[in-house]
Amino acid sequence: MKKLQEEVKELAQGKVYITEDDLGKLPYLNAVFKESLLLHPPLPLIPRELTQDFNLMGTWAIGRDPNLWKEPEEFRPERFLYSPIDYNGSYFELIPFGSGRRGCPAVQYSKAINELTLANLVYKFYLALPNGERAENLDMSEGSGAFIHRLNVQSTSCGYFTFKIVPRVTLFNY
Ligand code: HEM
Repeated sequence: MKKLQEEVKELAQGKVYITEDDLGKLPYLNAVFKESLLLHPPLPLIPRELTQDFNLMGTWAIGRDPNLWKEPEEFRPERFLYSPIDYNGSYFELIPFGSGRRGCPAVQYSKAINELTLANLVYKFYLALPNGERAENLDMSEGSGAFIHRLNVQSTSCGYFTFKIVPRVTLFNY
């Protein structure tokens, strides 16, 4: 978090918002986004009918495969800093948006929206766990479903989507 905030603050130099033009100049932010997609692919369940039998591991299992990734259970964005691996569908070890003709058409849009949101969030706020709680103790178990979500958090339904409230994360304006 600290490293990410430092990168964003250094680039921003006090300007009001991080804008789309800044995104290409934030390599650590880009690595954080990739690492999040690697460990927690948001759409693990896209049904596809295969034309022949195939033993598919799934994006979640690929991201945790120790034959592909060093310390796959650790959140380590640094693994992407000097790596050509991208999520554009040509590196099969990182395919959170799928690959090929039926791959997600919104890769670039999602990249811009997610990176922009994250950049401005860490630029404007300090995020911390209360009462000195450690991130390692946070229960990151995932629930199954069309969209990935944390299993053990308070939840409330709002229309079609289920929003998850993470009550123990506090935001401090600074
Ligand atoms: C982080 C955000 C997103 C992720 C991780 C994601 C992931 C995926 C994945 C894994 C697939 C299936 C690819 C395959 O089977 O090979 C897919 C398909 C698709 N996505 Fe996304 N997606 C995201 C955001 C979006 C957004 C914002 C839109 C629309 C604005 C979108 C539109 C679509 C469509 C239309 C398909 C179906 C493509 C087809 O079947 O030909 N996605 N996405």
